[in-house]
Amino acid sequence: MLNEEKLQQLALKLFEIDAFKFGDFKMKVGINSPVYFDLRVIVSHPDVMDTLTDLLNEFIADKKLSQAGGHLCGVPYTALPLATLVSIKGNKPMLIRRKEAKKYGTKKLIEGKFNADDTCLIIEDVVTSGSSILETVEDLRSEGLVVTDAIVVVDREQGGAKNTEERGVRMHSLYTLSYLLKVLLEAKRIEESTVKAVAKYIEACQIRSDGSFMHGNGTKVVNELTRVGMTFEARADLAKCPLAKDLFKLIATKKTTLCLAADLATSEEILNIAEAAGPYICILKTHVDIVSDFSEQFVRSLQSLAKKHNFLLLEDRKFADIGNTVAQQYGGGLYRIAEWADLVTVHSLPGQGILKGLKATISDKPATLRGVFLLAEMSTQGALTDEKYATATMKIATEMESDFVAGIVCQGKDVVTSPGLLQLTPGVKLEEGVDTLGQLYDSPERVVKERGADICVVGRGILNSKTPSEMARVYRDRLWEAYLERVSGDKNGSEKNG
Ligand SMILES: O=c1ccn([C@@H]2O[C@H](COP(=O)(O)O)[C@@H](O)[C@H]2O)c(=O)[nH]1
Repeated sequence: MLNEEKLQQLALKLFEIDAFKFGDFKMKVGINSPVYFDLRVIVSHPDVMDTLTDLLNEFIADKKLSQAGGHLCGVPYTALPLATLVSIKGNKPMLIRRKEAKKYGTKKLIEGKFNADDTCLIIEDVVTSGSSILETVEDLRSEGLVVTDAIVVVDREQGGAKNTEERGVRMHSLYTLSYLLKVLLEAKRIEESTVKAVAKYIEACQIRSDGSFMHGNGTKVVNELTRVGMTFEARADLAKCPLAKDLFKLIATKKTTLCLAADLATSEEILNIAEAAGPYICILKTHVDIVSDFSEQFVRSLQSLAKKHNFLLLEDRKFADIGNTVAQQYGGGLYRIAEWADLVTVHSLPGQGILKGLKATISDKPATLRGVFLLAEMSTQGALTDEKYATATMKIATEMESDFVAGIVCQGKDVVTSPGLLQLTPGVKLEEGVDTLGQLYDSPERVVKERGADICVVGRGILNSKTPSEMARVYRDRLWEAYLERVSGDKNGSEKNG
């Protein structure tokens, strides 16, 4: 019998290293899925590879699939390193299937030494319809090998087992998606609503052996885990960055998504606006290099107002240099930003090194929660941030230092695909339009419902008002109302699952 505790620990570890995640993912089969597996990441975690290999070998022995003289073959390419380790640790000979036969030399489809009628056990990482397993089976069988069984790490339970069975291959899965959901729920890593949404989706979306979809009971395939359709409470569970988790909760309890851009020239003006607008905001955003009388005392006063009114401090520094330089800019200089700003903004332009540099600055203060917002798009006319740039930024946010990235600064609803990340959107004003220097503005309702903003940045819309405190309340109310309409799928808002 497999060690249940080891299985559960590995399931939690796989979730932790992003080998699977929940959200809204475009699948190659053309529909969106609320769960996404990418077991390619495990090669960067030798401890995970090691444990998984041991479990697979135990599983093979348990299922009595270890025939004498039998071979192993991993489905190319993700399962190849796994099959190699299982072969070495379990002392079973391996075969390699080429995806295309060599155009020169032996033109072999299958590499390795075997005889016709030898048996071969398939190893695969994740199975949806089972088509990749069946392609490999076909090639092995065409060389005379006997294939009757396949071992898979995860079965998404969308028809793979039935489809392979129809072609004479029994599928044995170490994990089913339902089992993974159960383990995560019990460990309080996800909410009941996530489990229900995924289960509903899987039931409604089964794939036949010919690749066509079969929607259970004729129901429409709906992904309820789209970021813009989910509540902040539910999304808190999916955040990988601890500070983002806290921010989601702060927003949900304080009922505000307003970030005030305190672009003012003196510390007194900033402290006054922080006191006046404090009850209505979730974040106060600064540009400290604007402040003419910056001092440590100013920072301490700002921090105590943040505590009093329960908001976070975001320094909109827009770091954009190499890792070594930003590390010094973040921790040192006149402003010592890392010491007081909960959050900072960062350009993704230099690549992942910038996150590593910033993170290195706070690595000696593990108890201090810090996070960043990565800039994917800007709010100005003629901004050079195009779709490709935004997509690449999102990739950095989800694949690198994800415990440090709280969200994305962007303008459009389709950039932030992961519900665990927050969309921060500047360019918000009651009157839509453009300023004399190309800053573009949209109304609170449009920014939230059509552009998918979670947190909205408002500067001059509040600062230039005769009654900034009252105006902050107006923005807070309109933004919150728009958010409520968005998650309830109100007809006046955008489509809930659009
Ligand atoms: O794309 C971006 C990124 C950041 N900002 C900042 O937001 C505020 C907007 O102030 P308003 O007075 O509401 O225009 C400001 O601090 C910018 O530096 C942005 O506008 N666009």
